[in-house]
Amino acid sequence: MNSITEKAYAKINLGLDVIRKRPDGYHDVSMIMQTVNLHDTISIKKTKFQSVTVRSNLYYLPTDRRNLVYKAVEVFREHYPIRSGLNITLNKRIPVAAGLAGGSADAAATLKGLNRLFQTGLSLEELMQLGIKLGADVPFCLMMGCAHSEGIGEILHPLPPIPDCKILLVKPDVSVSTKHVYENLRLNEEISHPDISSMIKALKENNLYALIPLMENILETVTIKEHPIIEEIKGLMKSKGALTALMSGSGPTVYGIFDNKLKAKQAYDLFKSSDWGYQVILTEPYSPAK
Ligand SMILES: C[C@](O)(CO)[C@H](O)COP(=O)(O)OP(=O)(O)OC[C@H]1O[C@@H](n2ccc(N)nc2=O)[C@H](O)[C@@H]1O
Ligand SMILES: Nc1ncnc2c1ncn2[C@@H]1O[C@H](COP(=O)(O)OP(=O)(O)OP(=O)(O)O)[C@@H](O)[C@H]1O
Repeated sequence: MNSITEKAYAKINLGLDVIRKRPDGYHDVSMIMQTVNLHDTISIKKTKFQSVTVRSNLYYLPTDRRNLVYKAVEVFREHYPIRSGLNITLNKRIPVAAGLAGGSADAAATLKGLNRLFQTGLSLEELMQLGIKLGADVPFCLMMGCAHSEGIGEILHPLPPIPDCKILLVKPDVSVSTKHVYENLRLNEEISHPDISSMIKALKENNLYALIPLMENILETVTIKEHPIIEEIKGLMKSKGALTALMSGSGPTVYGIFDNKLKAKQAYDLFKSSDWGYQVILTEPYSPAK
């Protein structure tokens, strides 16, 4: 085998709670993650040289070791020396710095691709152990589907997926740093924590309508204060028929959940036709084949 192509899927957080700040500066979380049917594509080709080159369709993305694809190659190489060089082509469709784990998904797909290309035979668990070195969302991006995530994101318990629905993603043109959002979260007495246990129960019962009112993201308290446009998009989505609308991850992407395809398409058309400069994508949950 000389080359391989992998798909790198985006995620949304159906629920996101932060439990405590850890001595290492990271935070213990309790989150419900769901893969969505939106992916980047990564092609990895062996070359007879030693160098690794990454190319992407987005001129503004770094292609050196600041790119998570490049970093994933380095982490893989530290553990499993590979002699050939690599030409990697990254076709991005997941909005960048959006709260959709685009970079983490690319890192996960790169690890998977290298494991297949070089037939290193690593198990999913072993890949996940490499993945956590690259970012807190990478283990989930390797596992995919739906999961309850704890620790800093590396402890994963698989769950049944969110019941069939349409998911509208709207990313406003504002930039958010995940580090900044965590650093500015104030875990005081007044803050409302999502009821993650009840969300798990609703998912196990395949009950979309029990799940919807429970969906909350504690990081909204930081990002929405700085970018009120997020609250406006949530309001507009709900007024257009979304059962609920929530920020994903540290933001700024807002997603709306629809049980009605026509309403979802109408809301998509509204956001898309506006000149607000949003990135707008209509998608659905994605579960990998078993
Ligand atoms: C917001 C989420 O996307 C929700 O899924 C994740 O919790 C963040 O995952 P991620 O972007 O892969 O995170 P990383 O790249 O590992 O970390 C970025 C920064 O976020 C903060 N961070 C991240 C994860 C975590 N559990 N606690 C944190 O405090 C740290 O300051 C870190 O420097
Ligand atoms: N392959 C990549 N794809 C996207 N961004 C990348 C990649 N590699 C490095 N980056 C850098 O990482 C930063 C965050 O991008 P990313 O799209 O992963 O954010 P995100 O969707 O908010 O992630 P998360 O939801 O995990 O917090 C960007 O500023 C970008 O320059």
